Amino acid sequence: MSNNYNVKYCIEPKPIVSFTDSFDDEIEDFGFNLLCTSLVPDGVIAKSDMLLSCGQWADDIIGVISPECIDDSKKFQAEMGWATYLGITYIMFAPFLSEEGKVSKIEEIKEDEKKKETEKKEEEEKKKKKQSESIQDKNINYSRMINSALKGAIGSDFILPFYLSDKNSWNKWNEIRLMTESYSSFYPALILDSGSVHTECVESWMGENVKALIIPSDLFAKQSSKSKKSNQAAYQLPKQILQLIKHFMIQDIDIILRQSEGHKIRTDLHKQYHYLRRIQKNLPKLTSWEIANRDFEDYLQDPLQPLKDNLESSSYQVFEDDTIKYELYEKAVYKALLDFAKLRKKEDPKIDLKENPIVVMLVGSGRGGIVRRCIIASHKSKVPIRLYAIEKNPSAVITLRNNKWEYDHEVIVVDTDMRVWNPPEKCDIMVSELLGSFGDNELSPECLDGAQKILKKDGISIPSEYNSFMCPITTPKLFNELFEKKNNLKGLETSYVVNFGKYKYLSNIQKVFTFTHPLPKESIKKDNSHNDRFKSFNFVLKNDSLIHGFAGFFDAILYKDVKLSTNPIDHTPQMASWFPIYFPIQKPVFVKAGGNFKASMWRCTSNDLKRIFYEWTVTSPVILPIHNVNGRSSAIDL
Ligand SMILES: C[S@@+](CC[C@H](N)C(=O)[O-])C[C@H]1O[C@@H](n2cnc3c(N)ncnc32)[C@H](O)[C@@H]1O
Repeated sequence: MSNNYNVKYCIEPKPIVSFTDSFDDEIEDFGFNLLCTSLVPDGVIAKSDMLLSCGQWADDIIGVISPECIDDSKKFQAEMGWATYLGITYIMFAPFLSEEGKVSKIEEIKEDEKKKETEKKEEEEKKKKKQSESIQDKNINYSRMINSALKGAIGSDFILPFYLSDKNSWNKWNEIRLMTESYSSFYPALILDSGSVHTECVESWMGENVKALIIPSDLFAKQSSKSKKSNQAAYQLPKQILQLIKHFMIQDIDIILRQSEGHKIRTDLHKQYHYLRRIQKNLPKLTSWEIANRDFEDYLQDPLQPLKDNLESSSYQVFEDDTIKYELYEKAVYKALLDFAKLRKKEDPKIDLKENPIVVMLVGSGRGGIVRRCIIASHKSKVPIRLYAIEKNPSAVITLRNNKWEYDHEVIVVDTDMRVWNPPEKCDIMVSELLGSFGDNELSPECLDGAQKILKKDGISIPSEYNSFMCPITTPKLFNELFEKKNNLKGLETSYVVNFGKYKYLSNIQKVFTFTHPLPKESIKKDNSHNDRFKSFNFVLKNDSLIHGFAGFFDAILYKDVKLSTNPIDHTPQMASWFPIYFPIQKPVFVKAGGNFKASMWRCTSNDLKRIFYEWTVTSPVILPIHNVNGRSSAIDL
């Protein structure tokens, strides 16, 4: 399908007269991807497993467990047994019973009627409450059955649908997933049973790994023949619903078209299918960068450690593909060169800058992406420079030495660790790009503290400052992976670089740590303790949320107003060099809308001067253990 979104379309005919006919007509001939159907054992629908091949049962069918199972555990077990026997991959439970008996708001009643009315209402409410309690009991028993099924089956994906018209739908999902502690292979689906939505509830759903949207065919409004003439689609969906559908289409959701009473497959559902395909086709096209990065969506990567490890050629190529970063560095160096030229001329009006060029030292030059930009900045500003490229990766140094630099500018390549280098002269401008997804996490502070002795007294560092930021995030898919696949403490106490796919930032983004360069000589401590940091946060949650950790970002002031940022608030447009960082927490934390979520974060330098690590914790509404104590699970080597 167009624009690289991978939506699967599924039809749920009601009732199925002939299972095989439905399958042949809708999957084989019409082109639906999946058939959603009840699997009642001994019933008229699927009389034999030989109606389809094992591959078809596994790949093309969503098997629906019937609603009668909700308070009949024997029937539930029988249907589950049949689904397992068939080898069904997608098993959809019946939705919870809805609690009709909710207490409605008592309206003001005239004084003389008040007593009678109140008695009547009280009576009614008692009845409703009782009814509601019995439904709640049924639902909790049903949750137990679901839990047993989840724990017993291997290789299936389980889907539990919720009515979007129920404003507690997300909370119900949250309760059962916490109750079952089934973090993977168990997904919610949304039944779009109403044209209007509860905005807050929908907000809570936005970060979930929703497996399917179930659209009853009577949700579509049929257009009059007049509007048909004006080339409008034969069917339309309510605006809010369309927005929701588009949001989830981008996340490659399954769409289940459910046949409503009085609607025909050929005349109604097939047209609705085409309408939805058009909606998908008109979604914004992904850029080539977005397409490439889709492969990395929700993929947990260990942050690079360019100080400890020597990067490979492919990593440098990825850096260099992001021209935006290099343009910003060029701009920063250009502006700094103009300022230095002015300053040096002010100090000595007779100075010949060709004889006494501005000295630029690029520390950590990789294979030369920024070297090239420094030369261009010098040409554009017409300020002569003497340029040094310092790099400790021996392979990158080979490339640096052999590159034919633009304009045949000389580059003095030095193969060394910047922290121990004794330069033949000092520089005016020290340029570096040692920034990680959380700013300081590739040890820029330690490297630049060590290197700053190469700076003249009035010399500057590009960047001059960087700040990290973070906010709580819901990211069930990633948490599930860490919780179940790795299911160990180490996995949940490590930070990861991630292109978030199914997630939602849950509060305002707050500043964490700040580093500036160069530092006054006296503030640099031998034991590196000046690079320790601590920060506490109070995040206010916008919606009922389940928090799975923190998303981290950074910004950097390169020179004066030249800045780059990965903070979503002011992300540098088109800049692709850094994905956010993810700090998981050992247990998800539920916070109600408007509630406070308090957390703390430390950057710790070790006594043996060999590593840097982060520790983090949650202090409200629950207290979690301090994560990664003494860097036991993850650290960055110096
Ligand atoms: C993130 S890469 C940036 C490369 C290049 N400046 C660019 O933007 O294309 C950081 C580079 O700094 C080098 N590096 C890190 N720490 C260093 C150190 N202490 N001394 C010298 N080079 C270092 C790494 O080997 C790596 O090539």
